Amino acid sequence: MNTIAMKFPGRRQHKHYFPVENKTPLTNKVNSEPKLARSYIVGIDQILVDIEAKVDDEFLTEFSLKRGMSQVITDEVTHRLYQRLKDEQLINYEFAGGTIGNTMHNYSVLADDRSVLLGVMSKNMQVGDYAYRFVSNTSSRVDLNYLQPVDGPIGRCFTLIDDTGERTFAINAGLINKLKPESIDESLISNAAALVISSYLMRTEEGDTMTQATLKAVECANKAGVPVVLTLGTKFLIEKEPEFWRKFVKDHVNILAMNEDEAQAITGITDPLKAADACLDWVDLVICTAGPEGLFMAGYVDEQHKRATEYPLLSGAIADFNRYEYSRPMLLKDCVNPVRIYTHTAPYMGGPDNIKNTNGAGDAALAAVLHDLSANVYHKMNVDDSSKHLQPAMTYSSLSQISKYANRVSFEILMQHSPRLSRGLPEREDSLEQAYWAL
Ligand SMILES: Nc1ncnc2c1ncn2[C@@H]1O[C@H](COP(=O)(O)OP(=O)(O)OP(=O)(O)O)[C@@H](O)[C@H]1O
Ligand SMILES: O=c1[nH]cnc2c1ncn2[C@@H]1O[C@H](CO)[C@@H](O)[C@H]1O
Repeated sequence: MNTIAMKFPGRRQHKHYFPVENKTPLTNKVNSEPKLARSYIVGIDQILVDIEAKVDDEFLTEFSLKRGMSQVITDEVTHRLYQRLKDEQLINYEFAGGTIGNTMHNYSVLADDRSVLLGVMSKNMQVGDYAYRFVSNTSSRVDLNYLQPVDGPIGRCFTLIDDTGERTFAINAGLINKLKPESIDESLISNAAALVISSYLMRTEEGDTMTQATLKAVECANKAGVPVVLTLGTKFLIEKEPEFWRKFVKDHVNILAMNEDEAQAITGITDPLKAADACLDWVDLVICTAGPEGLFMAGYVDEQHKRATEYPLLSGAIADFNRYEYSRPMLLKDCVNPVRIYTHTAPYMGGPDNIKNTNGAGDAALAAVLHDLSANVYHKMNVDDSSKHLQPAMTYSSLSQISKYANRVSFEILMQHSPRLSRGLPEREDSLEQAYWAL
C-alpha cells in the first residue's frame, strides 16, 4: 500500500516538511547555518533506575508489598529484597527509569530534539553504579545539565512483574526528593513548550524539598502561559486524596494523562470516555489509556475551527463522540464558543501477539502527544505567518491523528522489555494504512 511518513517539523525533518529555508538563488545552496528558533520541553522527576524482576505473589507477600502499587520501602527492606533477587537470579535488567525520565527520553528519541530533565544526580559517579547507569541509558538529546548535584545515591525502583504481567513498584528513595526550589531556573521553564510533572513528585517525607520545587516550577509555568502536563502515576496516590488532586488539576494543569484506573480514582467514573469528559471540566486536554481497549482523548476546539471526521461515527458513553476528531485541540480560554471533541484509537494492529511488558506504555503515549505539541510551538516560532496559526491551536495535528500516533508508540513499548525506546518510529511502514499517517 502506498504510504507516506508521519512528518513533524523538527530539526532533522523540517526541510522535507515546510520550506522555511529556501536555497540562495546565487549559490543554489541552502544557507548552511539556519538560525531557526528551537522549542524544547522540561520535565521534573525523581531520578530512578528500574530493577526489573519476575516474582510470584508469595514474594510480594513476604515483603509486604501491595500488588499493582508504587510504594516506598525502607533501606532495610531494600537490602533484603535486593539480596533475594540476586541470590535467586531473578533480575532481568537494570535500566534508567522514572515516569518523567522515561517520557523525556522517549520524547527526545521521537522528536530527535532537546528535552530538559530536572531532578537530582549523585555528584560522585563511578562506572557501573546507578547514577552512571541512569546517565548512560538516557538519550543524548535529553539535556541533563540542569540536574542538581547531591552527595549520595539516586533512587532505585524495583519493578516486580508477576505471572499475570501486573507490575508492582518498590521504591528505595535515596536522595530523589532533595531537589530544591533554588534549582528551578525560571527562564528555562517560562520559555519551554511544556512543563511535564507526575503525581509522584508530591509523595515526599518531612524535610524533602521536591514538592516545593515542583510547585515553584508549576507556578512559573502557569504565570508564563506554558502548558502544565500532569501524569497521574498510580491510582493509589490519587485515591488517598482525590479532593486535593481535583483542586490541583483544576487550578494548575492544562493536560492530564492517566490510565483508566487513575481516571476512576480522580473522577469516580469507571468508563474511560466519560471520565475523560468529566476531566474537561478542569483541564484543556485529556489522554486516557485503557490497556487492551486502547486510547481515549478529549479536548476543546472553537466552533469556527471544528472539523468533522471522515471515519464512521462511534457511540459509547457519549453519542457520536468522535464527530469532530479531525479538529486541532485548543486551550479552553482561546475558544469563543467551545466545542468538546473526543477520539478513540483501538490498539495498533490489535496489539502485539506477544506482549513483553506493558510497563511504560502510557508514558510513551504521552511522549508522542508532547512531540506533536512542541512541533506546533516550533512551527509557530519559525513560520508564524503560516495559515496554520490562524487557529490558536495547542497541537500541530488533529486529535484523531495525535491519538493514532500515541497508540502506535505504545505498541512499540509493548513489544520490548524496557519502557524506553531505543530508536524512533520507522519512517515508512507498509502495514500502515495511508490514513494512519497522512496529515
Ligand atoms: N493488553 C493490551 N493489548 C493491546 N494493547 C495494549 C494492552 N495493554 C496496553 N496496550 C496499549 O498500550 C497503551 C497504554 O497502556 P496502559 O493503559 O496499560 O498504560 P498505563 O497503565 O498508563 O502504563 P504505564 O503507567 O506503565 O505507563 C494502550 O492505550 C494500548 O494502546
Ligand atoms: O515513585 C515513583 N516516582 C517516579 N517514577 C516512578 C515511581 N514509581 C514508579 N515509577 C516509574 O514508572 C515507570 C513506568 O511508568 C517505571 O519506569 C518506574 O521507574
